[in-house]
Parts: sequence; structure tokens; C-alpha cells
Amino acid sequence: MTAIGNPPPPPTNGNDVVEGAAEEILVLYGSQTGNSEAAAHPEICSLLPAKLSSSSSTATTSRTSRRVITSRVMHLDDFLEVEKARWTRLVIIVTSSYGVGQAPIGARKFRDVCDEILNRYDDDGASSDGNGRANGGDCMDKKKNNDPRFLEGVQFALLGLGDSHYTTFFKNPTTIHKAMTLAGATLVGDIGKADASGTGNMEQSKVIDRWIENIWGDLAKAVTCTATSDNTVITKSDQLEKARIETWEICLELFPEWRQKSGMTNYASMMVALYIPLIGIVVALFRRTISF
Ligand SMILES: Cc1cc2nc3c(=O)[nH]c(=O)nc-3n(C[C@H](O)[C@H](O)[C@H](O)COP(=O)(O)O)c2cc1C
Repeated sequence: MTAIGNPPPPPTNGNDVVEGAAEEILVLYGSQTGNSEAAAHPEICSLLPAKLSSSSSTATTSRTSRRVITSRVMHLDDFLEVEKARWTRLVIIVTSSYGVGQAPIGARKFRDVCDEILNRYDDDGASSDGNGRANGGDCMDKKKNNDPRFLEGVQFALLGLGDSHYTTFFKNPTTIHKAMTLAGATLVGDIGKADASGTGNMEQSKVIDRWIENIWGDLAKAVTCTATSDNTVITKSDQLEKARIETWEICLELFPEWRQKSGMTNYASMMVALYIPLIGIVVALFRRTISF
């Protein structure tokens, strides 16, 4: 079984991006009725590689440097599952609110983590607890285990959807924003606020389209500001790994069943590590026997 603080190793994907190698940026979403999903994919995800990849030459060295960006879309909850997620230094989050300011499908666990961050570190007191989870108390003593700024090095852009007819208008994106920045992540660009009750120029689909149109400049800056001229990304694989591990620790406290899952994963990889060489030896012996 995996101990707290010892999550399974990340899927390999350079956070230390090597020159000329493609860098992946994740588009993460939660959506109840499909609006956020449609914005995340195909809209943002399909435009992203063309908008953020670049090629430029320097006159002095006549050297061409290329930045190759790829994109992948997934639920916010899948991002938390270490076996599935590759942590990238920049993520784009698209999510609505549902129920009474709660998270929609695919974002509920992520919201639980955000609520927990607010429970632990927000001086204004306990979080909104949009998903009905018990607040405060029991986790306070775990506060010291985590660096409160454990998401430093993570950058995120946020497009939120909601409906101003609800008293809990925009509560889920607001909570996500508050928790992530509190934990040290950096917001890129402005938060999109797409209101289903918006009219005229503020109609939800128009606000979404405008946000998408306007965010590329900020995303490009976020991508370039941590890259050197030869496209070696300065961020900080150890920073991202720390963010991943500390988030994983919170997940294990909130979702104890995940311990089992990671235990299974470790068990499975142990079996593979054991059996593959064994099979190799048997095959080699078999071949030798035949050749005699
Ligand atoms: C049952 C229900 C509950 C909702 N609750 C909220 C809410 O608490 N706060 C809010 O801002 N919007 C709320 N909305 C509005 C949705 O967030 C909005 O319709 C959004 O466009 C849905 O996006 P999605 O399809 O990606 O989930 C609610 C909508 C429904 C149908």
C-alpha cells in the first residue's frame, strides 16, 4: 500500500521540456449539461496547439527556435488521479456551477480538494463546502503537514459558467479560483464569467467566445516567460512534482479508497517487474534447449 507522501511515480512527460520537444498543456473541465465541455473541447483544445506553438529565428545567430505545444482535454477529477494525469505547468480550467453552487460532473473531487484547501489555509474560516462535506475541525491538525503554498509553479486560466438567477451564482469557479491562488497557483489572464442569463453582448456563448479569443495572448506570455530562447523550459519539475505529491496527500485523506487503487497499481507494477524478466529467462532457456 502506498504511504502518504509516496504517490506512484508520475507518467513521464517532461516538465523539464527539452529543446524542440513538444510540450503538453491540459484543458480541464467539469460540466453538467455540456456547455463547459463544448467550450473545452473541441473549442479551446483544438485551437490551442496552433495558437501557442511558434517558430522564430534570431538574426544574430540565424538560429530558429521552435515551440511545439500539444493539448489534451480531461475532467478536473481525472487530473487529480496521479496515474492518469501528467502535471503541466499551465492548465486551462473550464467549469460551471451546479446544484446549489456545487461542482458539476467531472469536477466534484477537484472541488472537494479546493474546499479542503480553504478549510486548512483560509483565514476567513471554513470553505463554502459546496458538496456537503464536513467542514473544518478534523483536518486542522494536518495543516502543518503541507506547505500552504504547495501549488506554486502551477499556472491556470479559468473560464467559469453559471447563471445569475441563482443566489449561488458562480460559486464553483469562485471557490476554485480562491483555493488555487491561496495555495500559490498563478492565475493567467482574466477569469471568464459566462452567465446563462446574460443578454445581448453578455449572452453566455458570446462571453465564452470573447474569452477564448482574448486569452491566447496571456497564455502565450505564460508559456514564453518561463522558457529560454532555446525553448528550454525553466519550470521546475521539482516544483510541479511537489505540487502533485502534496495534492495527492490531500486526495488520500479525502478519498481513502484511492489508497487501495494506488496500492493495486504498485502491486500490478511489482508483478510486471517480477514476471517480465522471469518470462525472458524461461524463453531464453527454452530456445537454448531447442537449439541443442
Ligand atoms: C439544476 C441547476 C442548478 C444550477 N445551479 C447553479 C448555481 O448554483 N450557480 C450558478 O452560477 N449556476 C447554476 N446553474 C447554471 C449552470 O451553471 C449554467 O446553466 C451553465 O451554463 C451550465 O454549464 P454546464 O453545461 O457546463 O454544466 C444551475 C443550472 C441547473 C440546471
